[in-house]
Amino acid sequence: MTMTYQQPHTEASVSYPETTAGSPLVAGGVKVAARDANVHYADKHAIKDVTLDIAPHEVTAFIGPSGCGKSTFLRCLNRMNDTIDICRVTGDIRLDGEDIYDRKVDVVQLRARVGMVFQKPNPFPKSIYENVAYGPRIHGLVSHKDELDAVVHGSLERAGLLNEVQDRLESPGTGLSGGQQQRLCIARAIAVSPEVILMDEPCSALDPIATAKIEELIDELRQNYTIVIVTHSMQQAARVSQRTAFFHLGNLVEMGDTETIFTNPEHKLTQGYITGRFG
Ligand SMILES: Nc1ncnc2c1ncn2[C@@H]1O[C@H](COP(=O)(O)OP(=O)(O)OP(=O)(O)O)[C@@H](O)[C@H]1O
Repeated sequence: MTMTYQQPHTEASVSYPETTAGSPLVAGGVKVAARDANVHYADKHAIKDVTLDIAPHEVTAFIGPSGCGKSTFLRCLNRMNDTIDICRVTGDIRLDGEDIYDRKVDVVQLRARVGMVFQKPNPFPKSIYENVAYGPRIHGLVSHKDELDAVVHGSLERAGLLNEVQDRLESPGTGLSGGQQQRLCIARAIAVSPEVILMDEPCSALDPIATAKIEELIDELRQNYTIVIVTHSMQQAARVSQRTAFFHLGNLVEMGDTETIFTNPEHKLTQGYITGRFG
């Protein structure tokens, strides 16, 4: 297969690999599988025939220039795009082999299984305790207060926040620092026992110390969860992920283990991006 490599990279100037990486991950298994996923926002074709697999208990990073479709594709994985009227998703996306776009799928349950942490920390305007308790309560995961207390404490602990907040659980979540708020949002996602956590640039609003804490946390969380992270920081992708997918103009150019993508990518476009030749 041939690639032309010119700048600027307009769609006409680039030919993409015929199969967009992501051959089945037989060894480690597959948690999420996408086949020929396409996303349109009205006439705008934002994701083009993307096929990839996400392995369980790994961190998968989505990288690529601004507007290449990373967040759009991420949002396909828990049907967050359903909330955008003009957005149409086609193709096949499966969680543990189940078609998540099947009519029978309860989207609220799906989003509990596939939780999301956003770019800007967005705690509810409620207490720290209530931010975490809300999900387990509405999903009926606990039957009495002791159980709820245990879930709240356990989730805050896993999110690395308990020590900092245990004496002020009734204070507003919005009163925490940015990094603490992001860890509170992670605790909130964890509280409903998700299997997959999607993170859309979770550190972009944080300082380097708060970022380091979240990166450490991501590494710990992968023991129990499958994590997919969109990041603009190649250093972050290299630090936290085991597998990296590089997107360009809505196409998945290449996906592979992170070390290979950063040291010996297969495609010139990937190389151009990771070496800072375009972005
Ligand atoms: N709600 C929307 N309505 C219309 N077009 C959208 C919408 N969201 C995204 N798009 C378009 O889809 C394309 C992909 O956007 P997306 O935000 O997924 O890219 P991205 O790679 O995550 O970008 P960034 O790194 O800047 O966040 C862009 O052309 C964008 O303008």
